[in-house]
Amino acid sequence: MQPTAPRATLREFFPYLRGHVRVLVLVAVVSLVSTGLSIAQPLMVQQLVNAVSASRPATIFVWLLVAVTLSGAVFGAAQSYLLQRTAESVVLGVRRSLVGQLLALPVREFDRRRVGDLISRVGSDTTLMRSVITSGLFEIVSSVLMFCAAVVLMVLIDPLLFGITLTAVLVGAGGVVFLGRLIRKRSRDVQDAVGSMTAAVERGLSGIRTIKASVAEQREAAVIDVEATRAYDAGIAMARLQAAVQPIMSICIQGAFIVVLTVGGIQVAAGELLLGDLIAFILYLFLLVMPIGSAMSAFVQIQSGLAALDRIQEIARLDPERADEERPERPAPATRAAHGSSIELRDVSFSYGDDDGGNGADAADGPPASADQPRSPVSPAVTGTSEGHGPDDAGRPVLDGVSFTVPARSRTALVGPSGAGKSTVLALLERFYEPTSGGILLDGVALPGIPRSDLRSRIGLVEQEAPVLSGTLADNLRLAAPHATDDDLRRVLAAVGLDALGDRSDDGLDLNLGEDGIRLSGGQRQRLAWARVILADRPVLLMDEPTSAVDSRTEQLLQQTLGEASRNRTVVVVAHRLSTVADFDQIVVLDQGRVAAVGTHDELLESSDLYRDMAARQRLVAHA
Ligand SMILES: Nc1ncnc2c1ncn2[C@@H]1O[C@H](COP(=O)(O)OP(=O)(O)OP(=O)(O)O)[C@@H](O)[C@H]1O
Repeated sequence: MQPTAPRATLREFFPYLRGHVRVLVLVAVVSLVSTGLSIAQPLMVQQLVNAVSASRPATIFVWLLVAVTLSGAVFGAAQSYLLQRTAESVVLGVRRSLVGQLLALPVREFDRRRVGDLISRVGSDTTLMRSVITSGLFEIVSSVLMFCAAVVLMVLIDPLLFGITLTAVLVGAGGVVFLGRLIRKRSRDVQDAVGSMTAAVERGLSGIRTIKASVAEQREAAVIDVEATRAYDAGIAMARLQAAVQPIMSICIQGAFIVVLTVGGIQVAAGELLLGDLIAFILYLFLLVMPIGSAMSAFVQIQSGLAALDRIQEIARLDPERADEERPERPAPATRAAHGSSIELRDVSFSYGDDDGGNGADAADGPPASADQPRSPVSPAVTGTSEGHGPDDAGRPVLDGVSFTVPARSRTALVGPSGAGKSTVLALLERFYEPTSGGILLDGVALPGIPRSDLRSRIGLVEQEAPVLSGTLADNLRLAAPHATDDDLRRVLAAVGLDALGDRSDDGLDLNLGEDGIRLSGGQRQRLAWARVILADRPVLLMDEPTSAVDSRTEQLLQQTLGEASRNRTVVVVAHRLSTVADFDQIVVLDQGRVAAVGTHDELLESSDLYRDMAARQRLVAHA
């Protein structure tokens, strides 16, 4: 379960309005004028009726009434448009910052959160925030203005009738405020349920082929249905509360109307009150009731908006990947980087179970190690990790004291059984996660001393799943090399045997690869990932089973491309097929998170039982 976020208050909403102050002031002025015009209307009616009753000329009041009514409508429309526009700008700002924050979050956050729920926060929660401005804040402000003016004028016309009205209003308002707290809680439940449902739909649609192939459509629909029903139930609970708000107020107001009409009628009959004054009082009663109704619905909107703000701020409060740019240990050694970098892992241990160690925040914020804590062979200054952050006691660490060195411009392979921790080593090199102890150095500099963006722009990564972003071929290639020319793109496509793809249709490099690159074969996806890193021209290449999906002829072409690429680069390849890495400078054998052996293919055949066994299973050598 995710921790409950602190409840947002209206005050926390105001920073989002910064940058819109001028237009909001304009809206306030327009709103004041519009309220003033509404208040003037009953006065005109009062004068008109009293003039007609006393057989005095009344034409002027008719014209004034028409003018006041028309200009009230124009100002009302202007206020509504300006408000909507401001609200849209606020939502745009929130969406921008939320998306920026989401992309800056550490990878670990995505391991534990559901993408669908995050999408729902950017979509529906921000939309709810909009209603805080449009039907929330300003509705309340203009309602309060109108309310106050109506109160003053009603008191002036007849204090007794006003006393009756006030009693009814106070009783109704008390009931609604009591319900407000519940409404907020229910609204949060609704938004959480909608987030869960979006996550369930996202899961179903993103795995649609697997679901169809498993004939699991109905089961999946049932899973989504459970979430949809939960959202329905939460919505109904909310609707019940909202429905209760309306009758409470209307019973009180109707009661007030009846009593005012009865008492006022008696006063007019007794000659204690002019007919025009009673009509004006009743019109002001309308003016009092209208804003109360709007204020009540605004109150409900604000409660929903604040619940949405809670969910937005829950994300905004997360620590993004720490931007270490301000305090690099020393500048990135550009000349060495251009010709491949050396990599060193010193006694690296890591566990995915350690929830707090993933975003590098520990590097700076962790408590100082106490003297009696066990000391890592690598000092905290080098590792950037707080000591005492040992592996998860509950389980075996994924990496356990891993040490090896990759010399600059050399090729190193990581091999070993499935789950040995090979991909995890690459993830640590990219700083997607931080080691729980030990340290990694690039050209002798501990990774935390290198700004993340510098580090990542020195590394090209071919991921195991070779993800393809929806979009065009060119979009995908230019992801890490935005300034590459079309000729550059064609050159790398040829180098990985994908030139035919660019010629497949009239679209050429603008060929749409479909959602998630669905229009590509597994091997094409893998080659596209190769093309992307070759184009990016990074001094270090990390490749996770980069030829697992290609045929032997393409594999040969890719090996040749890698051979050329690795002349000036440092290459680390995770491989299952040992034949693809047999000529590498060194091979690191990982087993259950530990380094079992290091050496060349021939050396390992001599020295490592595990390696010899793997080679024998792949028929590279005869079984012992
Ligand atoms: N994001 C994650 N969260 C939690 N555990 C993970 C995560 N990624 C990997 N693991 C676990 O870490 C261990 C090592 O995984 P890793 O992917 O590094 O192994 P590998 O040697 O690359 O395996 P393979 O050869 O099958 O790709 C596995 O037990 C795996 O279940």
